[in-house]
Amino acid sequence: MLIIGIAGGTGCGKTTVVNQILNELPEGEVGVISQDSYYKDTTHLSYEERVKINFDHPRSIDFGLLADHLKILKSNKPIHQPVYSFVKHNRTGDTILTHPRKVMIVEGILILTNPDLRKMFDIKIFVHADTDERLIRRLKRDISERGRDLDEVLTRYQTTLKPMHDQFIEPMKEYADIIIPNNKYNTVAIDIVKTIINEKL
Ligand SMILES: Nc1ncnc2c1ncn2[C@@H]1O[C@H](COP(=O)(O)OP(=O)(O)O)[C@@H](O)[C@H]1O
Ligand SMILES: O=c1ccn([C@@H]2O[C@H](COP(=O)(O)O)[C@@H](O)[C@H]2O)c(=O)[nH]1
Repeated sequence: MLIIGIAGGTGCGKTTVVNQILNELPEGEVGVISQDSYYKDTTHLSYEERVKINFDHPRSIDFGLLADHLKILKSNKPIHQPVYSFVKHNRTGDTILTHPRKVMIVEGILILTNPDLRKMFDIKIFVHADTDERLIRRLKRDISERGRDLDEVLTRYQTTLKPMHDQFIEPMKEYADIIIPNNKYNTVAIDIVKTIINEKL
């Protein structure tokens, strides 16, 4: 199994890059795990308490469970990937049966901050988009898809997103094997990653 880690700040285009990679590759050969599924379960908290969580700090992620799941997949067994709701700021309680594939992609803002995970990735990719571009994308996406308003996105950006990005996410470029510039759609970089994956299939 080839495990590819794809990191980068919020709005840089990780999900879009993953979908572009999957597009045209043989169905059922490449699997995806999202770090978002591994936000810690906060059912014991009220919604008002959950909203205050710093979701851009590594401690918000259950990296132990994520690493365990990757190990299980590597041993050719399926896992039950938790389903996360950005609207509720919590796991839904549902899971998705995720089967091992020849290539597994793990994507998320903080996945390269965890040394155990880093060791498990055969290829580490960092998707870069400029800060202003990421903020614009995040604003549009969170308002249209995640039930936020302008004020909420901007307040979270100033109080946690930007400081956490500068402290934890941007320095992870150092560990990347490949950095994909993604201010514009980058079909050349996507084709290169697809070629690497096709060699494995
Ligand atoms: N290269 C790009 N140029 C313009 N918009 C993009 C680009 N990549 C992604 N987007 C858009 O930006 C938003 C955030 O992208 P997404 O892939 O969800 O980012 P991430 O998963 O890194 O948070 C989405 O609405 C997506 O359509
Ligand atoms: O309950 C939550 C959990 C996370 N977030 C924000 O999501 C992004 C990470 O997702 P991307 O798809 O990579 O943008 C992170 O910056 C968190 O702030 C949230 O709003 N609510």
